[in-house]
Amino acid sequence: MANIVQFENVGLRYGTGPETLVDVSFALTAGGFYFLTGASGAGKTSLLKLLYLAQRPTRGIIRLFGEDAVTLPRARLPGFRRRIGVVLQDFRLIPHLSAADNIALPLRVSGVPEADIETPVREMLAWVGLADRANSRPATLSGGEQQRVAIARAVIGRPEVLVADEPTGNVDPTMAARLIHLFDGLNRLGTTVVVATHDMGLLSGVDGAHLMRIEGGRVLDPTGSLRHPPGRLA
Ligand SMILES: Nc1ncnc2c1ncn2[C@@H]1O[C@H](COP(=O)(O)OP(=O)(O)OP(=O)(O)O)[C@@H](O)[C@H]1O
Repeated sequence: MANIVQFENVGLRYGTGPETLVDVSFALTAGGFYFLTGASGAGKTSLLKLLYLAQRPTRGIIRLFGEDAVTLPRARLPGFRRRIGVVLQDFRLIPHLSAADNIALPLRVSGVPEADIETPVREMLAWVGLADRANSRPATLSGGEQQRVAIARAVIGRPEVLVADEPTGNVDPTMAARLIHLFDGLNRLGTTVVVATHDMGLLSGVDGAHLMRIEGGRVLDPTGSLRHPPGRLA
């Protein structure tokens, strides 16, 4: 399988401080499921920001979809970003829009005709189990429901990579397992999934997921340890 993401000796420094990410090298295979774990402050969010092109590295090489993402001309960034779905812990839903309109947003931004929006939005709502909450505004939804709207919004554009930063941080264990089940289903359809989490319990929810650990800005096991059977680190 081809590498969909490749980092080579990547460093990231905020301002004049020490490097937050140090010599980070790893490759993600297309179609893989990866958990990124590490203590608070280890650099998980920073690494994901590089991955979803919200931040440029201070040094090193990042290749995405076989192309150099660091020197990518600005004009090509939106096209690249559309190929990456992002789910964040704090949902980032638009408060005055309904669940359906939040989910429809990426399609509207990309100029998809209105006639072609209703069906995929309805399918997404059903997929995340919120068919009956289409017209609800975020404030009237529970944390788990809001997170499912955010997941539907992240994947409605059929991204090749889904990046999730602590997606289960604000939900109870039952809902966390349900969210991981959604990610697993997406992964089975071919999407490469990267989930940063403190919650090692989530790992048992995905058979064959890779585990990447980050400590003090360094990735400890760049190839990821394959878990097999579930519940045990190989
Ligand atoms: N925009 C920024 N400017 C300066 N320093 C930052 C910035 N963002 C993160 N940092 C610092 O970089 C380090 C790594 O932060 P990061 O958020 O990547 O870690 P994390 O592993 O995701 O932590 P958590 O699990 O608590 O979210 C921390 O020391 C943090 O203070």
